[in-house]
Amino acid sequence: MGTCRAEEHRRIFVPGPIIVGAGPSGLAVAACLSNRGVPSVVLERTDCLASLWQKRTYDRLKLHLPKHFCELPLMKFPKNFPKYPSKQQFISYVESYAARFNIKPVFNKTVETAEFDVVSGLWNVKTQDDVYTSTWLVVATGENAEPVVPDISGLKNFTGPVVHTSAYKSGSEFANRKVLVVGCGNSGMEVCLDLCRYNALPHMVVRNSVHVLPREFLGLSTFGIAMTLLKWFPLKLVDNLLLLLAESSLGNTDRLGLRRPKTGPIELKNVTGKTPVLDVGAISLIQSGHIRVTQAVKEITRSGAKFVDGREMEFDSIILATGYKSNVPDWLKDSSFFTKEGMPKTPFPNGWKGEDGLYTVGFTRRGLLGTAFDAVKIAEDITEQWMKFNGPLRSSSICTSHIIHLHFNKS
Ligand SMILES: Cc1cc2nc3c(=O)[nH]c(=O)nc-3n(C[C@H](O)[C@H](O)[C@H](O)COP(=O)(O)OP(=O)(O)OC[C@H]3O[C@@H](n4cnc5c(N)ncnc54)[C@H](O)[C@@H]3O)c2cc1C
Ligand SMILES: NC(=O)C1=CN([C@@H]2O[C@H](COP(=O)(O)OP(=O)(O)OC[C@H]3O[C@@H](n4cnc5c(N)ncnc54)[C@H](OP(=O)(O)O)[C@@H]3O)[C@@H](O)[C@H]2O)C=CC1
Ligand SMILES: O=C(O)C(=O)Cc1c[nH]c2ccccc12
Repeated sequence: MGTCRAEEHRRIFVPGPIIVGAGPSGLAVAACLSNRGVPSVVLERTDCLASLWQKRTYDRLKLHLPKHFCELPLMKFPKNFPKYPSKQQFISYVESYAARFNIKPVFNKTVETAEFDVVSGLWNVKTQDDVYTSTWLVVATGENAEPVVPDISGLKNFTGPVVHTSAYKSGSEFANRKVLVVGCGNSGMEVCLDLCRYNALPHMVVRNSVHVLPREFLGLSTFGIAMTLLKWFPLKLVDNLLLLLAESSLGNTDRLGLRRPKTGPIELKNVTGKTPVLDVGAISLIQSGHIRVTQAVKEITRSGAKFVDGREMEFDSIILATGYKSNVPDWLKDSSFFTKEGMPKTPFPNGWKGEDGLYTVGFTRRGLLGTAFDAVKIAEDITEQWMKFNGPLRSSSICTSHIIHLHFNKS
């Protein structure tokens, strides 16, 4: 991989921006550009659109915010979709979206490096086969590009199956099994719920504090209530109201081993990115004892786990619900725009634009709502520059995968 010199790759000049990633964020930027008559090339490492949703999520996943908070720019969800669309419905929406804006990503192209060349003023984006060159680079590889697999003491000695939630599909293989689920974010909670539906015996590790809110309160989405209140009231007051609402709906979650952080749920999400759990049924299963809450793991043994409170238990399987991370530091070279964790240093709402034609979409810690915000801004900004060089173009006359092959010299 690293041994290939650029000359051995096909060099491809792209008149419009290069977008890395064909998830909702990359597609949203391509659509907004296409709508304004600006061509782009989308490079995607897998063989499909929205690969996170198609390949790395479990069967029972549904959007946990109402659909109008998860819409991409320029196209609404179908009217007949439920308030919380299923994973399959979301995928079909994304596929119709790409078709509507004639976005045809180049699949099976993993971006290995992207580097700005100060001499030419252009970005060189290298995949396993080609070097794409453009004035603009849009980073759309997502906050969830790679699973986080923590280095838990003794994990490699465990003799049973160990899977990350990104590889978990359903509890069907876990019937009557005792399963240790490490992590209590939305994935951990929902996997425990799914395991119960298949008569497995989940034990969920809670090593820290966590906010749990009901997904709905009196038939209204809690997230929607929060967004409405934020129009009139300060964040801290809204967070306190959400905590009252949570207490009246779920009871005192502290008693279940789920201590709440000192910072309120929305403030914590904004500041650290830690998403509150939106409960869709796990809490009542914890109350009924079907899901057991455990302390932090001290050590994994061949057949189970030792916990920090001194207890020891046997398990058949371990599921790591330990979250995800960005992969930008692995491939974007010399960028002072990103932290070492691969997130923009500039906070929302100004993290979408860097220097030298660099843009980022979908790194706002605000889900698809943040994606839509970034995508519109990026398309406006690039279109303005595009028009200076090219003059206005009609979108109907544009092919979105407009690329020029400069020379072929592949060994
Ligand atoms: C289980 C789960 C459920 C979620 N539910 C919601 C929800 O209900 N509402 C909400 O608002 N948000 C939700 N989110 C947040 C989620 O981040 C968004 O839904 C959305 O998928 C983000 O889109 P994205 O395009 O930024 O990233 P992704 O969907 O991750 O897409 C990034 C794409 O980039 C590709 N890629 C990565 N690296 C490279 C590379 N080096 N070269 C080429 N291609 C590359 C990936 O293969 C992928 O296709 C959820 C997240 C998870 C994990
Ligand atoms: N229905 C939906 O729409 C769903 C949405 N999502 C979204 O996907 C994103 C990712 O969620 P999720 O996969 O839950 O990841 P999160 O990052 O939200 O949660 C990870 C969990 O793993 C714990 N953890 C990490 N490392 C360790 C360790 N070494 N030992 C013990 N515990 C550990 C964390 O604890 P700690 O806090 O102590 O670090 C935390 O509880 C979120 O934005 C979430 O909202 C996920 C599932 C469903
Ligand atoms: O589901 C996710 O991961 C999201 O990021 C959606 C989301 C954005 N802001 C929030 C605040 C509270 C709960 C979920 C979200």
